[in-house]
Amino acid sequence: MLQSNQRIARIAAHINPPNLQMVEEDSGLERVNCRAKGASSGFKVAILGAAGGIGQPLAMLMKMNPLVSVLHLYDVVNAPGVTADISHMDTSAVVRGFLGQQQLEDALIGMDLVIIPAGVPRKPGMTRDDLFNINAGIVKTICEAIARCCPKAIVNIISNPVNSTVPIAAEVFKKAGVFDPKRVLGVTMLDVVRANTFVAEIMGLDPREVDVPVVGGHAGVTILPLLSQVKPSCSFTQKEIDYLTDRIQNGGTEVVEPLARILRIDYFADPIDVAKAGAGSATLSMAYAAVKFADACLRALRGDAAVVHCAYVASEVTELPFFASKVRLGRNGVEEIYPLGPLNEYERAGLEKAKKELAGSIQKGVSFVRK
Ligand SMILES: NC(=O)c1ccc[n+]([C@@H]2O[C@H](COP(=O)([O-])OP(=O)(O)OC[C@H]3O[C@@H](n4cnc5c(N)ncnc54)[C@H](O)[C@@H]3O)[C@@H](O)[C@H]2O)c1
Ligand SMILES: O=C(O)C[C@H](O)C(=O)O
Repeated sequence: MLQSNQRIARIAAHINPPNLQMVEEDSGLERVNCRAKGASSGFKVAILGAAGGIGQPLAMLMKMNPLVSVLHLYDVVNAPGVTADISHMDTSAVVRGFLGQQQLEDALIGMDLVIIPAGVPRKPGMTRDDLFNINAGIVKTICEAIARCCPKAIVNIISNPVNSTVPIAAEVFKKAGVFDPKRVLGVTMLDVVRANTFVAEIMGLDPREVDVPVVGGHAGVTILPLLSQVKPSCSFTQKEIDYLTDRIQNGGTEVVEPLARILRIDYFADPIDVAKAGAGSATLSMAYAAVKFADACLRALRGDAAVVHCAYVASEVTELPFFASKVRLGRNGVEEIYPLGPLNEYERAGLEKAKKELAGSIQKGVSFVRK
């Protein structure tokens, strides 16, 4: 129970702009909203880019996660409004907002998990690599702050191009002397989520029961679904394999732009209506996928066994320094990286294409930090 002076201070703080306001430390009071009941145990999570298309639904879903005790929402714009909004949800996680680069370090101190959807999304006609020029610098600055403030945090990188932003993060951490390959994870969960959905659709299965390993990276041909390893075991025709591979590899583009390709999907009357056509890329399915992955990281941090998901990580599974494959998560992040398993001829050919493109994207990220 709060003392009366503490209650009065809370009310006063709410009359001023909420959530970004510090109340005097020496009066024994705390930052607004930092003492909700039930918030004492659990993990501290920061979302950087929290006011964006992904950030907002991601913040909402993380506020609903009982494993989260403290939720820090950081952005360079609109963080106060999003924080005020989310903070009214009657779940136990305590929400604090942080606006602008001068508050970046405060947002990061003490965090167990940092999720990064900060940066610009694609517009029609762009590849993810076209985002490099803007997003590389954003991810670099954020990771430099993580290295200073919470070098032991698990870092989930969503900002594109993931194939390059993860190597950028790794280089920044190496430079700062804090790189732990177990703790830096590129989020490729949306590829798995899409693959599960599309396979379930054509096989008439419940998507929740389908598990498609998707390996490689997160852009075009680097997204390699291993349809020979789908669980439950499925047998596809070559036409189905071509359709599924193409759709999984181009799922992001399906959201970004109106393509003639979408005409083949019979449940859309007008393909123009289905794409965002300049208003951004996947946000809601990405927030869902990001929360699925973040929740897995938190369950692993708690000590749950057998938490296995695909992620793009520093890896020795191929000759490349980074690769997405199934990993087992534990208290320290990535505890084990699984080999790709038996591939058929189609997948072996796909793997060669994926590696060729990935090598260039990795090098581009590394050079950006080393230059
Ligand atoms: N990994 C994936 O599977 C996946 C899926 C979808 C989108 N993405 C990527 O996620 C990123 C965000 O997408 P979105 O749709 O949310 O974009 P958005 O433009 O809606 O939101 C991005 C947010 O980042 C903020 N931001 C910009 N610079 C920042 C900085 N320096 N520090 C903190 N925040 C900053 C913006 O203010 C904005 O609120 C894009 O790069 C997009 O390509 C990745
Ligand atoms: O396609 C994009 O640009 C966003 C994201 O990488 C996606 O796969 O939806």
